[in-house]
Amino acid sequence: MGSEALVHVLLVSFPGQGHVNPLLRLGKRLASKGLLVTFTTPESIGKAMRKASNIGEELSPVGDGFIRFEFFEDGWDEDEIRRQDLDQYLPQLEKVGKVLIPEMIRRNAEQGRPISCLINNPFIPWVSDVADSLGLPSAMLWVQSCACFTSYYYYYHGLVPFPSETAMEIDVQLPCMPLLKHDEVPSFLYPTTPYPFLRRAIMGQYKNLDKPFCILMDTFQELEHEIIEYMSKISPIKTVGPLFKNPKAPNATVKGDFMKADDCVGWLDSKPASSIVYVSFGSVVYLKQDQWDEIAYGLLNSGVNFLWVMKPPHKDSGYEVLKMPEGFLEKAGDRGKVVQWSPQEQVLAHPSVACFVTHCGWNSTMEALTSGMPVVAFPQWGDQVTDAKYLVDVFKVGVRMCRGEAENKLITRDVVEQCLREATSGPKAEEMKQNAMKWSAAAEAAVAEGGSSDRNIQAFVDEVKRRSLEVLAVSGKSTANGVAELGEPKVNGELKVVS
Ligand SMILES: O=c1ccn([C@@H]2O[C@H](COP(=O)(O)OP(=O)(O)O)[C@@H](O)[C@H]2O)c(=O)[nH]1
Ligand SMILES: O=C(O[C@@H]1O[C@H](CO)[C@@H](O)[C@H](O)[C@H]1O)c1ccc(O)c(O)c1
Repeated sequence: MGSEALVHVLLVSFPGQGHVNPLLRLGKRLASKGLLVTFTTPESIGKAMRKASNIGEELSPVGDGFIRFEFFEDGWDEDEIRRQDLDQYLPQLEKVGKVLIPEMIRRNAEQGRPISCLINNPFIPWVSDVADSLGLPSAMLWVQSCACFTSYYYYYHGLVPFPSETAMEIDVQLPCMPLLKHDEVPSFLYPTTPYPFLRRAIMGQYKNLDKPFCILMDTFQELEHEIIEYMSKISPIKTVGPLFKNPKAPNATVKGDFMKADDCVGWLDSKPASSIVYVSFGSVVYLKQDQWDEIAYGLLNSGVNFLWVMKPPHKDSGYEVLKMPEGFLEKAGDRGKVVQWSPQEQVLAHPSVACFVTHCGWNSTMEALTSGMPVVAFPQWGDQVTDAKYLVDVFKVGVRMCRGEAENKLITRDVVEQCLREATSGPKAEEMKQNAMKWSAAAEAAVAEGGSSDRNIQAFVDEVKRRSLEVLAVSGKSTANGVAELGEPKVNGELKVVS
């Protein structure tokens, strides 16, 4: 491959799987359109990513551009247990990141790779402050639905009443959205949420919302049409999803998994079409043992084949390691397979898989919709309860199995069995599959060349390139952003790369 002049963007991610995946996917999309992308997150996660995935020091070609990784130390020892407590870890990341990210930017300029734009995801809103202080443009990738973005926006600005200590059970009506029952509002906004630090982190992003020149969203216009149109008049949002599809570089192998996926595709291949229920609750949700047991018996009693992800808890999480009920694996025999981590994109695209029992994280939601996969919704907290509402009542691709952690209700094996039957056979299952296939086609069209998300990505890339020239004009005259001072006397944002 020859050499190319590239504009360079720095992507800074919160160290969670559900945040790294969409930001890295965005990175690959930007690279495929001819940018040089550097992806960064704390080294504690970098280490896991290097071990699990094929990422290294070198520049990886993606479409017309390149992606590379640089990680930063979070200032704590390798085995520091406070990383599991976001109330402590988020402020630590901010303290360290505000020093180390500017250093990284300076170092890149010194090495002839001046950075023209910073992009972050939620929970680390201070990245926009770093960009501002260096005179660099920034953008934010919102990694949830536009409906959730709107809910937080209305909460932050106090535009409508939300559940409060004195009125816990009020429903919330937002423009262009269905009425959200009190327990369908993103649960970090409940007055009783056990995760107030995540509400604070998200509110920090809204406080900083005037800083990014663009808010990219991993959704697509056709999926949340009315609310996207409405919010576009208020905020500079651009829908670019589903990010996990990259038609310009479909074979890009760069991945950000924190755990190596177990091999299960051969097993899926061995099963009849539409015969398997895939069960996964994502990377963070950890159920209680009694609930796990009920799901296990529900799966057995329903007679379906199943692939179940049983991710081990982090050693410092304080969670007890879940066990399968006595004799469960023997009874399931070859009908069931249990893995620690799955190659989810491949699983959802597999013809043997009939439906997905999911916690409704937004990545899983987008992946299911795009793969034409009906779901059984088992939301727990945060955006998941709102996503479940949309999957079931708006997108009409799902059966609801529970209403969320706040309900504090054990879902019995009979309910599990009934939901599985409903989602895998009969008229409702057929209708959901048809709807899912419709969303899949719309998602593919959105990311295809000339589709709504593709046009938005292209417009964003063009804008980053335009702004990189502005950065040059300013930094050529002054040293205010700390880059020009150290950078090479050449076109800011351009780099010769040979691979
Ligand atoms: O066994 C698994 C479970 C999850 N995932 C991926 O991990 C991400 C989980 O993100 P999501 O928003 O669904 O949930 P979170 O883990 O953030 O709660 C998604 O991209 C999944 O495809 C995976 O690759 N293998
Ligand atoms: O929020 C956390 O992870 C997930 O993020 C997804 C994208 O925002 C979301 O759709 C999903 O529902 C969330 O589970 C998260 C929370 C707490 C924590 O310690 C994390 O490491 C991640």
